Amino acid sequence: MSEKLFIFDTTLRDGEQVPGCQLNTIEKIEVARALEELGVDILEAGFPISSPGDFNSVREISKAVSNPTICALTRAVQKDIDVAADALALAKHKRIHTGIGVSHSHIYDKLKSTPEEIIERAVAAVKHAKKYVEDVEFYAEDAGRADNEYLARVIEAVIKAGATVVNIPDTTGYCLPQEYGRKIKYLMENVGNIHKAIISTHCHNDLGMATANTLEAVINGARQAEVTINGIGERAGNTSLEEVVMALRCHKHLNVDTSINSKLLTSTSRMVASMMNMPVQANKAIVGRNAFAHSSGIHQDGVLKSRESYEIINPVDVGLDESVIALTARSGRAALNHRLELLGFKLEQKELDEVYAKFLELADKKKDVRDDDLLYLVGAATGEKVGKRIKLKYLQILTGTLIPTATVIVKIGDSERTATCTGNGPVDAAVKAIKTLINETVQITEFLIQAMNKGSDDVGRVHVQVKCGSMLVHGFSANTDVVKAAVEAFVDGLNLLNVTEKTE
Ligand SMILES: CC(=O)SCCNC(=O)CCNC(=O)[C@H](O)C(C)(C)COP(=O)(O)OP(=O)(O)OC[C@H]1O[C@@H](n2cnc3c(N)ncnc32)[C@H](O)[C@@H]1OP(=O)(O)O
Ligand SMILES: CC(C)C(=O)C(=O)O
Repeated sequence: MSEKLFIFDTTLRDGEQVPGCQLNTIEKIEVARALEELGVDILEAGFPISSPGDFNSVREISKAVSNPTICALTRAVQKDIDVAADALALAKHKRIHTGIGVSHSHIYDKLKSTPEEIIERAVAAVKHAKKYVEDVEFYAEDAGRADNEYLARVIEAVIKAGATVVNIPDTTGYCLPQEYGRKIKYLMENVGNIHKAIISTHCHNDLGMATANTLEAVINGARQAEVTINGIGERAGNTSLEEVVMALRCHKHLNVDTSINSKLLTSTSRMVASMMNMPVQANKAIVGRNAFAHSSGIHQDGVLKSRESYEIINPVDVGLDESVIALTARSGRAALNHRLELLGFKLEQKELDEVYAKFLELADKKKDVRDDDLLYLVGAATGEKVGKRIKLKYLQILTGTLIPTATVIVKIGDSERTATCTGNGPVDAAVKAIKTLINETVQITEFLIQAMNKGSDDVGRVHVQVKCGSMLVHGFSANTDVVKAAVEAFVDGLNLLNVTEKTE
């Protein structure tokens, strides 16, 4: 049976400190409900003394959410604690989180104090908070840079004063994982009454080590982790909830687990990203857009044979339907065939080779190849297989500030013919040139160009309606070169009209 790691979520407090991430009370309640559903144990709802709005949010969240403990942050200042207690009054389970700086820089430069006075203020704050709530957490701010011997004295004193949880924050994100782990171990071994409290971690990501530091602390005895969704928080952010939860699920041998419903991680991440206007980077672990996307042929082939070859987490476990096989110029036949099969095509090896060659041509021009593109590629390949009588073999266009001029070589039946014409644009010039090579009088009566997806590298889809006497047909083509697509669509129409070659 695993030991429990309590998840203390501070998305609505440290996360909300990020410029641009502020939420109003209604939005905070919505996020708080999502966090409750996710299964967080403690929900830090705000810093009530900081503004009437934050006070109100903590009060409303206390009413709206009942499973997690609702926590409010304060300085080691009586008034802060009084206001926090008031904001938490209606919470079913409540905690006051108070504390003060303990590093040399915080004691002398920021607080203009002395180590002994800081211990006195810390103890007084905990005792004051204890008058309101049983559950009091003490944070030793900047513990990451504090002297371990002094830190141990502070922690011993606040536990004696009644702290039930002792938070050892790496406030500036300074520690290396082993260093932070050793700090926790030191406290475990040198604070006489440590077993009376839970040790909590609160790591910042200034050096990109927040998750590593948190896990090292857990390995050394911490049993609460302070985290945020998507790792948002002051400066470079906090430890990300999803990373800690999934790291523990992946490394079961650590024998520590959380109560988080991991299947809600993706939806919660998306909700927080959208409500807080903080998009998640594509390569973010667990919840980034590419966290379960495979784009190179060797990886795709491996994943299609056995998911575990390149995935340590089943995407279903974090709330996704499946991994993504993204088709790019680095993809191989296995990935292409997989996607085609999902689209309902079962190709012979020769056909697949043919579509693959065309796919590579397109993928070199276009960053990612979508299903629409594949439909076009398969259509183009199978179209040629049934053997069109009229084919555009060559197309050269001169355009710009010149008079648009097109030279075409068209294969009609067994012969190849060349023609050059000018026009009011490149398509007009090419269509006129082709018209000089056929017997029948044909007319384009409708012409439509559409982008398939978006971006200047997109495939353009062209539909033309071509009329010959009373016969009306529809030609189609698609290409990253829209002029080529237009001319090929016209040729497609000529095939359907079965036009004949003009004799010289
Ligand atoms: C590591 C963290 O604390 S993360 C939490 C950060 N969150 C916030 O800061 C919440 C938003 N803050 C606020 O709304 C305001 O800063 C308030 C209401 C807390 C205080 O506002 P003001 O009274 O105007 O003080 P101001 O912000 O200018 O300065 C902070 C004061 O608190 C003191 N202080 C800072 N931390 C602590 C602490 N943990 N315990 C006691 N005093 C502290 C500072 O030394 C400074 O005191 P001084 O004015 O005597 O030098
Ligand atoms: C208030 C404390 C826990 C904090 O946010 C920090 O030290 O970073």
